[in-house]
Amino acid sequence: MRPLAHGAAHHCFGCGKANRSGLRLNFLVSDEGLIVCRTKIPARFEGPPGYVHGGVIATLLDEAMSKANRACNVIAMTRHLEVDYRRPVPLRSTIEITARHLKAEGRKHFCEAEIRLHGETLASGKALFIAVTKQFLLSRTKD
Ligand SMILES: CCCCC/C=C\C/C=C\C/C=C\C/C=C\CCCC(=O)SCCNC(=O)CCNC(=O)[C@H](O)C(C)(C)COP(=O)(O)OP(=O)(O)OC[C@H]1O[C@@H](n2cnc3c(N)ncnc32)[C@H](O)[C@@H]1OP(=O)(O)O
Repeated sequence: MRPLAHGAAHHCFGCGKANRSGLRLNFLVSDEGLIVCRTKIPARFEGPPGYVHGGVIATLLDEAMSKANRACNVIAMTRHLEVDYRRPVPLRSTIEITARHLKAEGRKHFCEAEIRLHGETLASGKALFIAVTKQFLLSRTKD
């Protein structure tokens, strides 16, 4: 595994180093394009007492799948996201998030992701991403 160089925006809520209130996730990538992130989610992201908020769980899966696209040199925006919340995800425990790119059909990219603790799958997700250009992303930047 090696660190993923993804060139994402520094203020990204998921992975931006400059976003002090964000998740500041770091990602590794294998030679096969498998994305791995090991992290502890801080208490400020609480939903149910002691557990990660469901919206944040969706973010973790989405962010990891976005990185699976980046590992394929694809910049893409999430068009459709499904999440299975199988077990609550505890705060402050080292969880493992994995994601992989499954297939491309033109500009459509299909990915899947899981969150595990001690090998047990706590949440999983699938998403459809639509490839966009860097110029397109920047053209939507406000102010
Ligand atoms: C500033 C930094 C620059 C440097 C950048 C470098 C690296 C950055 C890396 C990545 C950057 C990207 C995001 C990073 C941010 C966070 C990471 C997580 C990802 C996100 O957080 S990102 C935010 C949430 N995301 C959105 O904010 C998207 C809002 N959206 C749109 O802006 C448009 O949607 C757009 C432009 C994407 C496409 O627009 P569009 O008009 O071209 O296409 P449309 O949407 O109509 O659909 C396309 C095809 O999907 C089919 N389709 C739809 N639903 C389906 C389903 N359920 N099943 C099967 N097919 C389905 C349709 O049927 C059609 O298929 P067909 O083309 O064959 O007809």
